[in-house]
Amino acid sequence: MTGATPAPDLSVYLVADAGQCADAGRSVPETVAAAVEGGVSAVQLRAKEAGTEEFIALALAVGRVLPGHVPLIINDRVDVAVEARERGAQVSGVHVGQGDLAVEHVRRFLGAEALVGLSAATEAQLAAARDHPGRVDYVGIGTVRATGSKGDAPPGLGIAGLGRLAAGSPLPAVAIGGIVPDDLPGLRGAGLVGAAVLSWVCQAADPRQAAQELRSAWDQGAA
Ligand SMILES: Cc1ncc(COP(=O)(O)OP(=O)(O)O)c(N)n1
Ligand SMILES: Cc1ncsc1CCOP(=O)(O)O
Ligand SMILES: [Mg+2]
Repeated sequence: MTGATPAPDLSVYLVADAGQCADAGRSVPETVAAAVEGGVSAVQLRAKEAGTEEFIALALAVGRVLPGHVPLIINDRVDVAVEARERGAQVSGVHVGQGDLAVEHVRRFLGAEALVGLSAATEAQLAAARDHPGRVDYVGIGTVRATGSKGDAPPGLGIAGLGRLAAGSPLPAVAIGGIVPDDLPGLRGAGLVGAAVLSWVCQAADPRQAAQELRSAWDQGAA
């Protein structure tokens, strides 16, 4: 027996975007609860327009609807993650991009057990992620194709391009950007450990069904 924590299941990774949920006329917790019922295995909370207290309250509310086995990851804001934990939420970690707070600081605030994700879009960024002093647990690589969900998203690489990057990645990699269920078997086959999705779920008429489509497409991609 070792005391190692098992790697989290990032296979169907919902990035719950507060703005997109509001545009769809649903609350974030409602969207997340439905998506988890549909088979989402990890949730990142992204609230670009929220004030700090609002973001913390949202993290607490989302934490209340999440089953214990589904990690809650906060987008960008280590302060929100720390304070939400302080107030009782089970926050597993934080996802940061190349321009956000550096991973070593995120790690210092959250501790050795936290799950820390970093965005990477080039071989150089992947190599830097591997050697990062703060320890990166997984990388988010994108985009698969152009998306309206992020104004400054990197260019679309296609599944083959993303697969080439992932193959050279020393860290577990999830794909992001423009992903729809039909992409999941190819992404899984190319060695990605998961697919991160915003609009497919957040803007869906039925987020539970949208998540189910992702789950069954991922499961179908098993060798
Ligand atoms: C899983 C995952 N991968 C990449 C990103 C993008 O993060 P970042 O580059 O910091 O962009 P914002 O999401 O902060 O706009 C992500 N959020 N999740
Ligand atoms: C946050 C983020 N980072 C790169 S693309 C993207 C948005 C992906 O959203 P969608 O799944 O709607 O294309
Ligand atoms: Mg960011």
